[in-house]
Amino acid sequence: MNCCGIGAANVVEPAKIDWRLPRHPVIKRGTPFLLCVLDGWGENVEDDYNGIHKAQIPTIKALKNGAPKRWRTIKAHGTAVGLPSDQDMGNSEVGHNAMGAGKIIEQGAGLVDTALRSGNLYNDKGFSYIKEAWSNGPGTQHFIGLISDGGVHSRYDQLAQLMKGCVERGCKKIRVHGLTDGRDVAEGSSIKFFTELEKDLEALCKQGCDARVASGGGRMYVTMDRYEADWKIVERGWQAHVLGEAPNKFTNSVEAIETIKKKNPETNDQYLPPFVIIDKNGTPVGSIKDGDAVVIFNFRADRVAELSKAFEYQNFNKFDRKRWPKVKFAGMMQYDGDLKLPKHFLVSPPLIERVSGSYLVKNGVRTFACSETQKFGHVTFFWNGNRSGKLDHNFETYQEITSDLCPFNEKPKMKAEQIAKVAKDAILSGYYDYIRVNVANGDMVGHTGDMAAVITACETVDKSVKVMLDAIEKVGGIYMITADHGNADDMAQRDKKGKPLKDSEGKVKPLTSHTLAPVPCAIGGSGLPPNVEFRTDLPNAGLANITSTFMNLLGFEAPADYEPTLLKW
Ligand SMILES: O=C(O)[C@H](O)COP(=O)(O)O
Ligand SMILES: [Mn+2]
Ligand SMILES: [Mn+2]
Repeated sequence: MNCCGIGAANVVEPAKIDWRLPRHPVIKRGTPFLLCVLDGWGENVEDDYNGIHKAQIPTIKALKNGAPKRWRTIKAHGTAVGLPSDQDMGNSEVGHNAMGAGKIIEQGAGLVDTALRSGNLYNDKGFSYIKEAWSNGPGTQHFIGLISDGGVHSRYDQLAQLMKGCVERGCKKIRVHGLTDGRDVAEGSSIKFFTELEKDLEALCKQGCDARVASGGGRMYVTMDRYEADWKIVERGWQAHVLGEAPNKFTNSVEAIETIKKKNPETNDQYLPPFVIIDKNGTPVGSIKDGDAVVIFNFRADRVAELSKAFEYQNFNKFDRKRWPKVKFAGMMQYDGDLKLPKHFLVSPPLIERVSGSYLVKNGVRTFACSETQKFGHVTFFWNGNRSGKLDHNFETYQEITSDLCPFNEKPKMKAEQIAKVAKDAILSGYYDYIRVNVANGDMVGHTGDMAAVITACETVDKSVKVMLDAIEKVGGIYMITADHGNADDMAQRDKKGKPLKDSEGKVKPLTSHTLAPVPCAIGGSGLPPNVEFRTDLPNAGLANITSTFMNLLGFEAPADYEPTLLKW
């Protein structure tokens, strides 16, 4: 299965590109090369709240301490990966895009900001399309997405601006289907964000627009599945947002979140059960009907591609939609360039062209990419510039290992051992030049905020890395171990001075989000000529510099317009 569950397609690139890569002067082409991305593994202050520091990780420590000229850190957040500011933490999409493409690309968050600021969003065809529903007809404008200021999948301030823009242009009825976060922002912060949302909707009501929250739920339990890990999540969302059906019914979203949590103190923002807002007669205030307009306001693709298909595809068999309303549907962006999904969108996505994978397959590099479901699309779809198909069926093998379906602190080993085994087999097969894997544990377990589980996760990652490095050693290969952003490296919320925050019982408040930390990058292997090491003149290098570096390690010079290599020889 490819990441988005639809048949793979070869990517069409503009004609007249010279795809030939010159050979590297000292690194031999054809030496087996392992590129291992440790998801959510930052290089951070070594204190008691650094899950990586607290774990026993002899293999990864030896990379740092054993070969100082072949170990360094690189930037993985903010402007280094195309985000609007250096206060923005990195994330998998922007990190894998940068590593796959070799360039710093202005990402969705910034593109939406610019389109809203300039007003261009309202002049484009995507907005005209959805507007037809309420300027020429009685349709309601629905918005579905993640309500927080995390800046990874969405930003609430962008939704607020967009709603205002709609009202200024004559929209008379808005319904918001909001998902609680607690993963890119602190657990419990949903109350703050939904209070702000309710207040903003009230202000729009005063301007003559009937604006309300209609449904909601926790992002990990309702709507925002990814890579087809569990369609039930999307089905719950469909039922709440479209059909107006959920076991929990309330008249206000803040009351909904508070009451559900009070009844079940075990639940949290990420896993909040679905709820529907009803009027005084018990009727849902905003189920989605024929003639309405629906916008998903998340800019990031992976966790809204499935819902987009449910809205857009006539032939759809992932769950019983019961009712498939004929709506004007648009994404904040187009989420999949291969599938053209969705057809209508408000802001054009970043154009990510001539990615490293396209060059490598055209130069005959046999590639094996593998991860477990939760990160499978990261090393394929994101890596290839948000395209769901393979770049070349003859030169690429993609293997997905099915992830468990549970909060990952319950199974912190995840599928790391299986990924390592599959990668080892691919390395020892002698067939592949380039083995690319993502090991998910640091990130997925980091997001649970459970320190004990994070320690197990990191120790499992270390053992898995050892299995892969041993295989590389056996075949005289080369490796690069790096990461896409921080997460497990800080498990405590902190005050401005960096002191951990405590709750009313004196317990440290867990940090479930990514961090701003740089990430490690280690190279080595007996296939690497002895004089190759990291240069010292690029102290501010970021993830986009990785690309030229690994193209060198594969025996090629990188394209001239890629960010410079980190190597000297
Ligand atoms: O979608 C998620 O799980 C988080 O919002 C971001 O994590 P990722 O960027 O590591 O996937
Ligand atoms: Mn990640
Ligand atoms: Mn993450």
